Amino acid sequence: MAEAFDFVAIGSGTAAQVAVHQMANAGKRCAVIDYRPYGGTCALRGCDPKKMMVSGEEALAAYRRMKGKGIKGSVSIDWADLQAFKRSFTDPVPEKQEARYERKGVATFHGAARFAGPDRIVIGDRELSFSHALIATGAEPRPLGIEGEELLIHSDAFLELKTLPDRIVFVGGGYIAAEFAHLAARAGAKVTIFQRGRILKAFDPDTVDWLMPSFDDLGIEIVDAEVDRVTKKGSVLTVHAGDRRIEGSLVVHAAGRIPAIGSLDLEAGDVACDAGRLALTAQLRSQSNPKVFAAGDAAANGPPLTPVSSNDAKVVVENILDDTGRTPNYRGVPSALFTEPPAARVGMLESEAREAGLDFTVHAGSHPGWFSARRLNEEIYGHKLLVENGTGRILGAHLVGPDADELVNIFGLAMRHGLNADDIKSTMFAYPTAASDAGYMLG
Ligand SMILES: Cc1cc2nc3c(=O)[nH]c(=O)nc-3n(C[C@H](O)[C@H](O)[C@H](O)COP(=O)(O)OP(=O)(O)OC[C@H]3O[C@@H](n4cnc5c(N)ncnc54)[C@H](O)[C@@H]3O)c2cc1C
Ligand SMILES: NC(=O)c1ccc[n+]([C@@H]2O[C@H](COP(=O)([O-])OP(=O)(O)OC[C@H]3O[C@@H](n4cnc5c(N)ncnc54)[C@H](O)[C@@H]3O)[C@@H](O)[C@H]2O)c1
Repeated sequence: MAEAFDFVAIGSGTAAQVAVHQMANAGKRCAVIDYRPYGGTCALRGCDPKKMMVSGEEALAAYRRMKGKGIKGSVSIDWADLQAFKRSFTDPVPEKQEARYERKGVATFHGAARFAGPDRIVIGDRELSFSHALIATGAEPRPLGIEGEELLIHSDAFLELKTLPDRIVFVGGGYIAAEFAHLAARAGAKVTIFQRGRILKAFDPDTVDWLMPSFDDLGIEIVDAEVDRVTKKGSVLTVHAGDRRIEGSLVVHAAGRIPAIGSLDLEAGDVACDAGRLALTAQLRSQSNPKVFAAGDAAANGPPLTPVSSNDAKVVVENILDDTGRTPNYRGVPSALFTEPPAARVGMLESEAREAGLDFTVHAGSHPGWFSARRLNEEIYGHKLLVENGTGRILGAHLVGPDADELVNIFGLAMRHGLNADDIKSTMFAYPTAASDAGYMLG
């Protein structure tokens, strides 16, 4: 006999949490299911643990910049201690989250969920029926389809490493490779990144060029090639890309992620897919089963970022509770790359704005002499802002250097809420802060 629920979420990450709590607050009988400890990628295997560890990197980078400028002595990263610091945040997450669900009367299930009918989900020998369900199963590493694929570890395992291997090779050169390469190299590992074509393709090419000296300083080798094979002899792994071969003690998958929907038996749930993605309406509802919605990385509707998962979930809840027809608005969603120094972007790339035929002015430059960089003895500080002629609308902001990850939010706020370049220029920001550079960047 199936247990009946108004709302069942598959997954316990950001998207599921936001949706389940809002549905429970509205008095609905809810269930949440995960086969891993509760908390999802961001809190347990992504953003948060990564940034806990980046804190160690930031401290060491600050020391290196200021050495001989009033700072002396020797400083290094103790990987095991940094891991323990990270775990002081991550370890309590699952228990805290379960307790919060319990307080709200949400039923919690542990195990892999799959559809058993258009209004049925099973977890082992338990069967749940639902009025509405949310697929919030996140993303998983994209299968590479190469020999030796099983020899690679994924980002989850990298963030759990008890000791730091001496020689690490990353397959792929996007967000994960750049962030982890900086962390590992600063902690003492020799790092190589294999990326076919340009590294950090999601970012403005000029800001990436300005960032590159930080990779060089850390001795990170970047190889422009497509990995086609990984082999193992004893404890040595060899990464092959055509004629190129690099040996390492660890090889990490950093070659992109895809929606984790393969094991859900979507056919049984009458949930249609199109080219490996869920076929969804603009309101994030399954095109084939109106009882089922999706959000976050599993929906792959917006960029695969935590704030998008949360926003998607709110859109779904509104559509279930009030049938408002609301669709997600991804305008002005910023994204930061937590290298040291960081880089960030929001809005269009220059190439995208040109392809769209927009009439705009580019305000760009590398300014290591500006006070925000000078006071930190940081050589990397640059911006590229795209401002529409006539309206002053910010079309895109691309930043690199200290506090780029914070400053980008000002441009995101402007883009989302219709503030233009003059509004930013006429705002008095606290001085001296990165925000107080925003007006100067706009010329
Ligand atoms: C290493 C890394 C670093 C990142 N850093 C950032 C960052 O700095 N900033 C940022 O904005 N984004 C970052 N991201 C992306 C961000 O983590 C994701 O966009 C976000 O966590 C997605 O949330 P979600 O709720 O959609 O899915 P998830 O949080 O991935 O939750 C999905 C859950 O579903 C469970 N699940 C899957 N299948 C089933 C099943 N069949 N049955 C039961 N449970 C199932 C999984 O175990 C998982 O817990 C990072 C990602 C990674 C991998
Ligand atoms: N700071 C953040 O916000 C953050 C951090 C980490 C991850 N994420 C999210 O997670 C997602 C996945 O991150 P990611 O770094 O795995 O993916 P990514 O899409 O950023 O980069 C993957 C790169 O790997 C390359 N590649 C693929 N196969 C290859 C091969 N065989 N050989 C050489 N290169 C190959 C691709 O060309 C691509 O440039 C991102 O899209 C991002 O949204 C975000």
